[in-house]
Amino acid sequence: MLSATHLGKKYRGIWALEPLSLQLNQGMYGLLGPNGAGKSTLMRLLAGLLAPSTGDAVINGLSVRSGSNVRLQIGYVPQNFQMYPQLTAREWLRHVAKLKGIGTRKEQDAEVERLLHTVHLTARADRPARTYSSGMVKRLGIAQALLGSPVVVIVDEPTTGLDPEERVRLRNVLAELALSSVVLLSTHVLSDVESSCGNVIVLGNGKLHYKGRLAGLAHFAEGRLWEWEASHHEWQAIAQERLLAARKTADGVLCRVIADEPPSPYAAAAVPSMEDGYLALIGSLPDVNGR
Ligand SMILES: Nc1ncnc2c1ncn2[C@@H]1O[C@H](COP(=O)(O)OP(=O)(O)OP(=O)(O)O)[C@@H](O)[C@H]1O
Repeated sequence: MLSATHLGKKYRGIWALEPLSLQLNQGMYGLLGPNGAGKSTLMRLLAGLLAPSTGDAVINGLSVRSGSNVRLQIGYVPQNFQMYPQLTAREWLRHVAKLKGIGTRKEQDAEVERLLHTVHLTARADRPARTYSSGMVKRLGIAQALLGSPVVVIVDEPTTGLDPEERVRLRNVLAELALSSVVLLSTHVLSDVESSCGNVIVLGNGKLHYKGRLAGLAHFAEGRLWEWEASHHEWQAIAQERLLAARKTADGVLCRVIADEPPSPYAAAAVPSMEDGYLALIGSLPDVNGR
């Protein structure tokens, strides 16, 4: 459905995103990477909101920058989605449906009602947005992006700042959407990816480091994950730099560490999770100043 070929972006001679190629089909994709990795740049390029320095992204054969027809096939929810606080969800969605030029007035209204229901906002649809929780505003942002039934939905950090219940609700909305569309979801919350994305894309320092099945991420920590019960003294010595997790036990601290060699004579190899693999991958990237 969505493919990028040699897609990249430079600012003043420096790559914010080095040229990469991707093919995304129906389903949910997690976009991971530390701050400054290039995630927003990639999402805005794929959404056709940013002109690439090289390459192109196409949806079903049409460049994402080729005009309003293809733009209607892309729904984009920015990190800080905002709307007029005095408008209600229903008013806002009707306004956007009109701007997007979706069908007749009757069809627009029907689409708005369908989406209010999809994001579980029907009961609050006539209250002004200033009375909404941040989770409700995020769900409204998703409803807005879904107007016109896009085939690609790109969501920048949807669950940041949400309580666990709202996070699950939002994840479910996106998972349902992914049954028929491409959903690309950028997040710093690894558990969101773990629970809903079959595939992941990992960026770091403006480069693509991994694209593939979520389970494949664990590979980066294979043979490099160690666990052992350390003394308090030993734990303090390693805690500054290498520790992934530590749990107090009766006699010391149960440590979990990624390292090329066993960090202690007592360390035993452990089976890595996707999160261990991600941290091993990110931890191995050079620290580039200013990103
Ligand atoms: N308009 C711009 N002008 C110059 N440099 C930019 C511009 N936009 C982004 N960059 C640079 O491109 C790099 C990638 O930024 P981007 O916002 O895509 O990262 P990100 O992974 O989304 O980060 P975060 O997780 O912090 O939101 C950064 O080094 C950033 O400083």
